[in-house]
Amino acid sequence: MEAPPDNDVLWARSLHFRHPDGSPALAGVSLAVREGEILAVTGPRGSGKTTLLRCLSGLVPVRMGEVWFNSTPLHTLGPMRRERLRRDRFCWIDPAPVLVPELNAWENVALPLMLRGAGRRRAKIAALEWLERLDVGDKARKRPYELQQAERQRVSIARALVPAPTVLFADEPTAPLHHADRTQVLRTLTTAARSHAITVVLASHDPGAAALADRTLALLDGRRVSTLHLPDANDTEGRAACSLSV
Ligand SMILES: Nc1ncnc2c1ncn2[C@@H]1O[C@H](COP(=O)(O)OP(=O)(O)OP(=O)(O)O)[C@@H](O)[C@H]1O
Repeated sequence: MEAPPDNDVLWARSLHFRHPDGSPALAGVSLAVREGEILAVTGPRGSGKTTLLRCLSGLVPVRMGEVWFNSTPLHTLGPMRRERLRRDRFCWIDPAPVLVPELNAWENVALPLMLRGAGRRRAKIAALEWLERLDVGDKARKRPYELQQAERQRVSIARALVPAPTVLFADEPTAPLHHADRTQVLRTLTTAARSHAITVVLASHDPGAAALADRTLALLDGRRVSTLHLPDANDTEGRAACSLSV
């Protein structure tokens, strides 16, 4: 088992994944993500974007293929060590915001810092700064149920950025936002990641995401493809009309 090159923060080789019910999701994906790089993972519905992020982040165990984080072979780690790695080095943004309902917005954002040992005062200052950057500074004292879905997602994004993780996995982070807000939020996310040297793996249908990323990796039916021509809205054949070149 050979460790990946030094400047790759994430590295996968021949990654295969089947869901517990046997459904195939990934069929031999290999990739390398450099430190500080923003990689957009694109592809139609069901192409395996979420599954790829889940494998790379250690959320699910990899049984076929290899996934490395720096010099750590994630595919060999048990659940406890994967969990610790995820807590200490990674952050995750879901397509739908998941916040602690008992905590207000700033407390939700401050939580990962406090879990990593920061004092409440320092964590609060950082949380308020990030809420301002995400344009929800005026909602800092609101509980999640008092916020709109799009505001909750902005709070979730602030919470993922505040601890400056080594790698941020963002699965359709702008899905609950209005179209007009998406580019601005994505720009805030990518600018913040660049200024803090955070590596980002961003799954998205949004063409704006690819435009803001350093590089794009396209998936189709669990495989990497180098060009992907999606069907237009009038094409009733759907995914069958995708042209594939590997
Ligand atoms: N829990 C599950 N059990 C069985 N099959 C699943 C499960 N989750 C996803 N799949 C299937 O695995 C394949 C890959 O799904 P995945 O969610 O990774 O794709 P995706 O590109 O992220 O799709 P979307 O854009 O809709 O989120 C699809 O065929 C999907 O139907």
